[in-house]
This record gives sequence, structure tokens and C-alpha cells, in this order.
Amino acid sequence: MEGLREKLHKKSSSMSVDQFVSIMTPLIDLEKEAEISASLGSSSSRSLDIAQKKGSAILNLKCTDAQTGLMGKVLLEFQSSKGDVLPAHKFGTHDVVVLKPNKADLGSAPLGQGVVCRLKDSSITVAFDDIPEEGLNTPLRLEKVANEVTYRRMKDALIQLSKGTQEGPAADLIPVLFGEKQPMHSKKVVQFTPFNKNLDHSQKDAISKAFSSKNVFLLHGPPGTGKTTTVVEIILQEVKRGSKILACAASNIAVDNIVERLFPYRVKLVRLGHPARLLPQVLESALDAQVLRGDNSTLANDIRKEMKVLNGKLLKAKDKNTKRDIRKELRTLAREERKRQQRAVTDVIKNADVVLTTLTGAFSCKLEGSAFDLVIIDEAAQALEVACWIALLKGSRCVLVGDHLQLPPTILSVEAEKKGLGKTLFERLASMYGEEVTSMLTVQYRMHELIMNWSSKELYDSKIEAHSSVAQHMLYDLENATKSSSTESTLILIDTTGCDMEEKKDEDSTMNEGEAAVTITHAKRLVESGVNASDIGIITPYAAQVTYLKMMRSKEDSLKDVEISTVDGFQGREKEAIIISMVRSNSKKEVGFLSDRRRMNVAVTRARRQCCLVCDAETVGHDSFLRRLVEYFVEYGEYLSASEYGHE
Ligand SMILES: Nc1ncnc2c1ncn2[C@@H]1O[C@H](COP(=O)(O)OP(=O)(O)OP(=O)(O)O)[C@@H](O)[C@H]1O
Repeated sequence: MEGLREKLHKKSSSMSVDQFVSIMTPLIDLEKEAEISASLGSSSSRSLDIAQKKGSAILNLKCTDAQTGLMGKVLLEFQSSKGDVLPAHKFGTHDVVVLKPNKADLGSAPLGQGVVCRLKDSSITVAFDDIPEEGLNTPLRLEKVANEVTYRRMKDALIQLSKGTQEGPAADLIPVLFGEKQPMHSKKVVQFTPFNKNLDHSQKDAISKAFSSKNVFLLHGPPGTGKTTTVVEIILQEVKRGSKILACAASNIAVDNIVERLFPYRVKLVRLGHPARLLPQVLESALDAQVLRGDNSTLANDIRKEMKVLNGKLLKAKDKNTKRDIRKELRTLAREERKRQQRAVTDVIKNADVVLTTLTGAFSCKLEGSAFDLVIIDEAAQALEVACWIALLKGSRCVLVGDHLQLPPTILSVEAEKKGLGKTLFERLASMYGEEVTSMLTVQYRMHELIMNWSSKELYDSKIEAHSSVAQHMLYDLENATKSSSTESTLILIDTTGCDMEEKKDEDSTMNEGEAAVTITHAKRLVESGVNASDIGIITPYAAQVTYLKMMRSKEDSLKDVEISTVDGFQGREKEAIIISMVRSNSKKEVGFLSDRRRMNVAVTRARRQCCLVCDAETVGHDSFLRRLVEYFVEYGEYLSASEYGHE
């Protein structure tokens, strides 16, 4: 019998479709407004210098390279006119940007619009559909534009959702995801012969549970436990059983990751999406590439050639009747060409067993009318629930993959955040149905067990175990690395308490110069002990500290390949050695958003062999969760005072 507590809990997490649609619709608008005002709207009266400071424009650029690639796209590379590191900015790969002459007014027409496809410290590469006709030899600027398409698609999905309860492929799934009907499973334990012979017991258990679920299954994957490995096996097994699958993730990189891992198994798959957003190694499986290879596409091409000849004849023709006949023929050919093109696209999608795309990409008109037996959503705990619905509406069964104990999606609008836009479907279902629909992966393949144990105890009921291949691995076991005072410990705490290293406010962020110096010194010592700079990551919760650390890194040649990022920006990644700069150090003992358990969970679990925490133990220790973290490092690691790192 279900207890009262469970019932109450379910009730608080469930709401009707109509409630969901009416709560979310205005929140999507709020978030769109927030994104527009964070980027550069044409009506913005702010000056360009402020825009650059805010990171939404990069001024004084020169075009340093032009190449064609990506199925006819033009790739232009830009560098700062002075040739140094680009100023701090908020541009990310896949962002939509416009190119303008540096001096042009804010609201002026752009030379072109494109998608960022590569970012380095000193250059940014953008993919344009066509090469801008002029102006490339003059000083230029790039502006970030809000991606309004995403919001439009989410709102359309909400409209479809409110209509779709009675009809459509997801008609039986929707009531289960809103708590109106119970999830169903087949009683039989499903046996299967794995394609991947190395699967561990928790991965196999999760996969058979996924097979027996008739509507929804949550694959809970704590850091390093092989979520993608498990997703790939689920896809392979489902294809073997004859299912047609839509596999999505919030980010392009996660989608490409699955595509790459499916390649060796020769699955019939197609990847939908803008070529500039795809990894080069998966371009061959892109829809555009497959359409170009199809018979219908060749026919469409022949028709276009014929039309060109007819257009030539039309220009020369004098007689009225001849002209009329040619026009008629052209119209027929144009219709035929369109039909062939569409058929080429439909053929590719119809023949594929697995269609892969981002969640917003699942809205593509190319999938209109397609229904899937299974929708798989990776990174589901990092995606807006509304975005998940774009994909979910196309299937009758779903598998959601993620970890709600890591960071949720970033919400720009404070109000939308407060009103629940950031609450994910994964989290909602996990609290509504719990173990009934969930399996957690429990063997991890990334971290030394000392790094893992803290996270396992604090967040995963001590259920995670380290695989023997990583449980004891040390930094000095890496090729070229030597055993030294810097490499011999798995956990290091460098305490800045009493070292006069106070934090400093910087506009809407916080930084700590003293702590940055200590952090850089530790990175240098690791490199001196033979650790590759590219195996080291420096992460910090604060954007201003990232900028300051990058500036310091630019003065140290040996640290060129050390990656520096916010914690949020490093989710999903890993490095052999991670140095965390916690920044907060103040007499009021304020710790701000450091106290979010999920953020520190992500930070610590990025490290494979060494995790070094640089912090003011007295300030951060004011928060009980952070105090336990510091105490853990003191007990199981090496404790050092920042004063030992001061003068290098
Ligand atoms: N059963 C297994 N046996 C051996 N190695 C495994 C197994 N499962 C996963 N791994 C290894 O663990 C690492 C992480 O796995 P994978 O790439 O599937 O996870 P991910 O989804 O990228 O990461 P995370 O689990 O952190 O989300 C990979 O190097 C993978 O080869």
C-alpha cells in the first residue's frame, strides 16, 4: 500500500497539463526578454563599450582567414586588431552572431549573420551561409543576438501539448508524465545479450529496467558512471527489437557524442542540425550530406539544370506563345523539383532507425508527421522541461538520462527562475515516481576513490563505488609525470585564512586576486612535475575570477594549455587535475551561491586523479555543507597554508 507521505509527495510534484501550459507560457516570455536584454537588441540605447564590457559584443576585430567548408558554408576567422587575446566575452560556440563594421551604429544592418563554430583565446570563427560581399577589409565587430527561434519553438510545443492530450504519438505518455495515470512495466525480467561486453552490473540492471518500462524510465547517472555507454547500448538493443528511435540532448556536443559512439555498430542513423554546430567527424551522417547522396536529390539537381536552360531560352524568346509555354513548363519543373527535394529528405528520415538532434532541433519541419517508438533524452536534468516536450510529443515511450544532483539549466530571468522555469522534468518525475521508474548507475570510471567518496556520501547515499581501474590512480602515474610534493596527494586544501587574500567585487561578479596567484602557482608546480598543461583544469564559480585567471595565465607560457572555466561551464567535462578557486573571503562570512550542493558536486567530480581546493576555510566553513567539504579534505588530504604559495 502506498503511504500517505508518498501520496502527498506525488501530489506536490504533479500538475495538470493545462496548469503546466499556463504557468510556463509567460515564463518563456520572461526568459526571452532576459536573453534579449543580455544581448544587444537593436533598440538598445546602451553604448557599444558597455556592450563589450558586458561581453555581448567584441569590438575592433580583423578578418584573418576565410575558408569554405561545412557543405558550402563560409568560415571566417576574426582576431583582435591589436593581435592579442580577445577581451572577456560571453560568446559561446553555436551562438548566433551578426557581423558589422566596427564604426556602424547600433541599429545598423549587419554585413552578415552566422553561427560561432570555433573559439580560442585570441580568435573566433563564424560560419556564414554566404561570404559577406564587402567590408571585410575594414575594422569589424561581432554582436551576439538573442536566439528567438528557440523560444518560439518552445511556445509552439506548449500549444501542441495543450491540444495533444487526446491525439498524437504521445497521447498515452502525457497523462503518465503529469501524474494522471500510473507508469506501467512488463512483469518479466528482460534478458538481453549486450553488444558491449564490458557493461557493469548497474548498467545491465538499468538497461533491462528500461526495456520493461512501457512509458517512462529515468536513467540516473552520477558523475563518471558511463551514461553515454548505457544510452548507446539501449539504442542498439532497441534497434535490434525493431524500434524507431528519436535520440536528443540539450546540447549539440552531447548529441554528437552519441552519434560517434554509434558509428562502429553501423546503425542506420541520421543527425539533424546546422552543419556549423556539428563536430567535423559526424558531418557525414548529417541530414544535408545524406540528402545530397540520395537519388531524388540527383534528380532534383538535373531538374534545376534543365530549368536553367529554359530560363535562358525564356530570356531570348520573342513570341508570346512560346514564352507562355516555357513559363508553364518552368512551373511544372519547379513543382517537381520541390517534390523531389522533399522526398529526398523524407526518404533519409524514413530509412533511419535512429534520428539524432538537439531538443530544439526536434521541432524541425523535417520531422513533421514522424512518430517514434522511443524518445531518448540525454542531459535531461540540464534541459528545460518545455524543451523536452518538443521531442516527447513525437513518441509513445521515453527514457530520460541525467543527474538532478548536478547543475540544472541556467535561467537568465530571476523571476522566471523563482516561478519554476528551471525545475526539470527529470527532477519532477524523480520526486513523483522515485525508484518505481528510476535506476541509478553505481560504478564510476573517472575518479580516485578519495575524490569520489565525498560526493558519494554527501549526495548519493554512499552508493557509488570506484572501478578498480581508477580507484587508486595517481597523478604521478601519468606518462612523464614525477612523484613530487605537488603530485603525491589526491586531495589538497590550500587555505588562505589569515593570508590577507580578501575577495573583491567586480560589477556583478566577485574575484580574488590573491587566491588566483596561489591557484596559478599550484598549476605551475604541477607542470614542473611533468603533468601536461592540457591535463589541468582550473575552475571557479565566478566569471570575474575566470577572466582574471586567464589574464594571469597569458603571462605564463607553460600554462597556455591549462583550461580555465566557470564550474557551470565545465559540467560534463573532466581533467586529470582540477584546481578549484572558491573566491569568497570576507569578514561577513558570506558564501553566496557556493552553498548550492550541486555546484560543488560538479566542481569536485571533474577531477580524475587530483583535486585541489583553494579557499578561505574560515569564510566558507560558515556554511555547514562547505564546512564538511573542508573537513573532508583536511582529514583525507594534505592541508597547506596559502602563505607557502605566496611569492613565485
Ligand atoms: N562498463 C564499463 N567498463 C569500463 N569502462 C566503462 C564502462 N562504462 C563506462 N566506462 C568508461 O567510463 C568513461 C565514461 O563513460 P561514458 O563516456 O559512457 O560516460 P559519459 O556519459 O560521457 O560520462 P558521465 O558518466 O560522467 O556522464 C569512459 O571512458 C568509458 O569508456
